[in-house]
Amino acid sequence: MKVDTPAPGRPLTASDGVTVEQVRLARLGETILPPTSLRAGPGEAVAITGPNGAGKTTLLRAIAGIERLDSGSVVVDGIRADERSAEFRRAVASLIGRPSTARDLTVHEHLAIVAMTWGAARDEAAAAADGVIDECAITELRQRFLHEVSSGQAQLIHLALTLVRPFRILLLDEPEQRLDGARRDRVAEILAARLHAGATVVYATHSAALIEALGSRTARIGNAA
Ligand SMILES: Nc1ncnc2c1ncn2[C@@H]1O[C@H](COP(=O)(O)OP(=O)(O)OP(=O)(O)O)[C@@H](O)[C@H]1O
Repeated sequence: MKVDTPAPGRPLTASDGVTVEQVRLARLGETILPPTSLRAGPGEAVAITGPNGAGKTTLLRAIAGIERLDSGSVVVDGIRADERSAEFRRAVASLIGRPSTARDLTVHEHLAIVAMTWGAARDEAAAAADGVIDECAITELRQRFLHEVSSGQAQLIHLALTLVRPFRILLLDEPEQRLDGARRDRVAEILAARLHAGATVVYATHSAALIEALGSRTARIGNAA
């Protein structure tokens, strides 16, 4: 299971995991994320909740280091969030929106290439790809192209693409989206296993069942129900 540990010999510190302090974003003269703080340590899940348009995806993008902050700070394992930092990218895997894929590569080939990108040798990468295919219960999709799957199947493949690489922090935008009940349960099991292995999981969700299954704390944005 691809959950990185801190550098060998380095004990966990209070800055491990995700620390968001009073982060605010404005675009086009409007506040799109009001000042928001959260803390999630190793092995902890925090669910970001709130109504449509509240800023959940924006907060995840800020934690992923792909948004300019208007104020506040995001620190991940002691590293200031910045997608241009190789050290930061090594720590953080995210599924926020649809990942880019290639038309002429199969599901297994996509997964193996991502694993190789993060340092796996060819045979290790093939095995890692098969491991996440098994974990996500998408064996029948192994040799499909990504234009040959349903929207729910695509969601599982995108999750597999996120899980096949090493990470300590996992950021997910509505991981339950487009999934039926059985597959939502499978995703909850997958995430519970990653938490158990020490990952920090921060995710936006509209699913009370997923929040309960993961024993997540919640960080709510906005006031509407
Ligand atoms: N690039 C942008 N420029 C201007 N406004 C934006 C931009 N991206 C998002 N917004 C606005 O920011 C606000 C927050 O959007 P965001 O996608 O973070 O909401 P959300 O809580 O994830 O919503 P949902 O539950 O519908 O996914 C919305 O009002 C949206 O219209």
